[in-house]
Amino acid sequence: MILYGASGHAKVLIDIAHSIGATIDFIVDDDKTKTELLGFPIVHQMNGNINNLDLVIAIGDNQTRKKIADQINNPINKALIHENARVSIDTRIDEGSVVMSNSVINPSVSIGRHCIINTSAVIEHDSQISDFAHISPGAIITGNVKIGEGTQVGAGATIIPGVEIGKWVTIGAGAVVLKNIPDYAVVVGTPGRIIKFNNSHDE
Ligand SMILES: CC(=O)SCCNC(=O)CCNC(=O)[C@H](O)C(C)(C)COP(=O)(O)OP(=O)(O)OC[C@H]1O[C@@H](n2cnc3c(N)ncnc32)[C@H](O)[C@@H]1OP(=O)(O)O
Repeated sequence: MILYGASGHAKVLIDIAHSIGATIDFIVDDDKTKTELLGFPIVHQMNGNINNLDLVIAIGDNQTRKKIADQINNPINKALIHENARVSIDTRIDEGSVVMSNSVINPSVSIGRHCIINTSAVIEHDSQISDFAHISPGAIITGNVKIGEGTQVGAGATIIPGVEIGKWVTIGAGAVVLKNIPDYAVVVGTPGRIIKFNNSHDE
C-alpha cells in the first residue's frame, strides 16, 4: 500500500495499516525536506502510472484530498479500517475512506469516497456520509442524518436525528446541531448557529 501525503494524518493511517497487518511500501510527498515518516520512506515524485496502485490519500484537509483524488482518479483503493473499529453489517464504505480506532458505524449507513471517520466517532443507523466528508474525533452522527460532500463535523459535535447538513459545511468542535444546515455554512455552539459561510470557490 502507498500513502499520498506525509502528514500527521498519515501517521494515524500507518497505525491503522499496522493494526490489520497491511504493509506500507512508501509514502509520496512533494516536500523534499521530508525523507521518512515513522520509519517509512518518503518519495517526492511517482514514476509511471499510479492509477492501478493500492493508494490511500493521507491528507486531512477535505478540499485538498478531493483535488488529489480528482487528479489520481484511482478507483481500486479499498477503505482502510482499523481493527478496533466496529463496522456493522449492511454498511457501505466506498473507496479511499478511512475508519479509525474505536469508531462505531451502525447498520444501513453509507459512507462515500475518501471520507475520514476519525477516532471514536459514532455514525448511527441509516445515516449517509457523502464523499470527502470528515467526521472528527468523538463526533456523534445520530440516526437518519445526511452529511453533504466535503463537510467537516468538528471534534465532539453532535448532530441530532434526521438533520440534513449541506455540502462543504464546517461544524465547530462541540456544537450540537438541531436543524438542517445550508451548503457552506460554518456552525458553532449549542444549539448550533451559523456564524459565516465558507467560500464556495474553495470546494
Ligand atoms: C485528529 C484531529 O485533529 S481532527 C481535527 C478536528 N478539528 C476540529 O474539530 C476543529 C473544528 N473547528 C472549529 O471548531 C473552529 O473553531 C471553527 C472552524 C468552527 C471556526 O474557526 P474560525 O473560522 O477560525 O473562527 P474563529 O476562531 O475566528 O471564531 C469565530 C467566532 O466563533 C467562536 N467559535 C469558534 N469555534 C467555536 C466552537 N467550536 N464553539 C463555540 N464557539 C466557537 C469564536 O470564539 C469566535 O467568537 P467571537 O466572534 O465572539 O470572538
